[in-house]
Amino acid sequence: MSQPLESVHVRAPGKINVFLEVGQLGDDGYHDVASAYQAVSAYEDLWATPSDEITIAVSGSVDVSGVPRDDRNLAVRAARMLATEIGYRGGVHLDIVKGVPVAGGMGGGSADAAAALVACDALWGAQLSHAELQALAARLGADVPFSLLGGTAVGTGRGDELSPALARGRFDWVIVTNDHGLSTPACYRALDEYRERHAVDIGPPARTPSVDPDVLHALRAGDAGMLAAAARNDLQVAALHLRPDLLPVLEEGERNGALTGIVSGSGPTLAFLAKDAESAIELQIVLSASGHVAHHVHGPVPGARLVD
Ligand SMILES: C[C@](O)(CO)[C@H](O)COP(=O)(O)OP(=O)(O)OC[C@H]1O[C@@H](n2ccc(N)nc2=O)[C@H](O)[C@@H]1O
Ligand SMILES: Nc1ncnc2c1ncn2[C@@H]1O[C@H](COP(=O)(O)OP(=O)(O)OP(=O)(O)O)[C@@H](O)[C@H]1O
Repeated sequence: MSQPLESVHVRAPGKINVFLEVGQLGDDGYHDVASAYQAVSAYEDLWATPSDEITIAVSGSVDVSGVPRDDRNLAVRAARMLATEIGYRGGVHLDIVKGVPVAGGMGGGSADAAAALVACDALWGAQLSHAELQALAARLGADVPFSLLGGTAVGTGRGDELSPALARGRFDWVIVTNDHGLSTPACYRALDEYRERHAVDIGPPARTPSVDPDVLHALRAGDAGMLAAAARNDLQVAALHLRPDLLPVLEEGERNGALTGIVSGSGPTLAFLAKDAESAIELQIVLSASGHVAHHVHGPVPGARLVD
């Protein structure tokens, strides 16, 4: 163990699944998936300071009223898990400033968990390896390992078995957030129900989900047009079934210059891919003017890391 620090600041990104194929439901209650993740510039900032207990404060530029402040909070669970793992008996105060929409399908809670792991590891001088932190992350949730890794990556299994993917340049997105979150398990359940109802027409889900090679090619080439043509999210049909009000917004974005619009993860955040930064700013202005909460973000950006 190294010398403990006074206070640390960690920043962790939200994500967009530029591709998500959902396979079958396993006995563990999880679906086999294959996803191409991109970390984007909507961030969670976390400050960790020494304390006797594990405590948390949450604020932010997004509505944080739905965020638990107790042991259900993923960041608190992450800190507790790390303390148990390394036999640390003290505590930590976590001060989180959220910039990723809550229950929005962009992995905000997962980013907090990843940030808490990195922060407590540094604050408590634990010096765990990247692989050790990744193993703890996977126990916290399917999206947590990607928030630690960041950049662009392919996730298989539950989405937590990661391999970094090559990506050139930058992709500009406009995200449209929503006042009412969607539950991730409810979205997966709605997909299973949809598939059962339409089994004759759509056939069984993939046995071994995989990322479309065109997506990987587009990411490698830094080609937004090519990525737009290949982007796909199997949860979109379920999210739109649960929230039909999202469909006209998707159409509005595409009518106003987006190369494509997709539901982000389990929704209800919508992600519109723009040709470049200028087009993204124009789209953000148009969507804001018609009453939506729209932000311009870009990716890929790094995973959870110490600031300073
Ligand atoms: C929709 C995505 O955000 C796409 O990246 C993820 O698949 C969800 O990741 P997450 O929120 O970190 O998910 P977890 O907290 O691990 O799981 C919440 C619930 O989502 C469902 N779940 C999640 C991941 C997965 N591969 N299959 C699932 O069916 C399960 O019902 C699970 O109990
Ligand atoms: N630190 C946290 N921040 C936000 N929500 C949290 C946190 N810890 C636990 N939660 C709970 O998790 C639920 C989902 O939160 P989150 O913002 O991570 O959703 P999400 O972005 O849709 O997740 P994902 O994209 O990983 O499926 C919230 O409704 C809340 O009850």
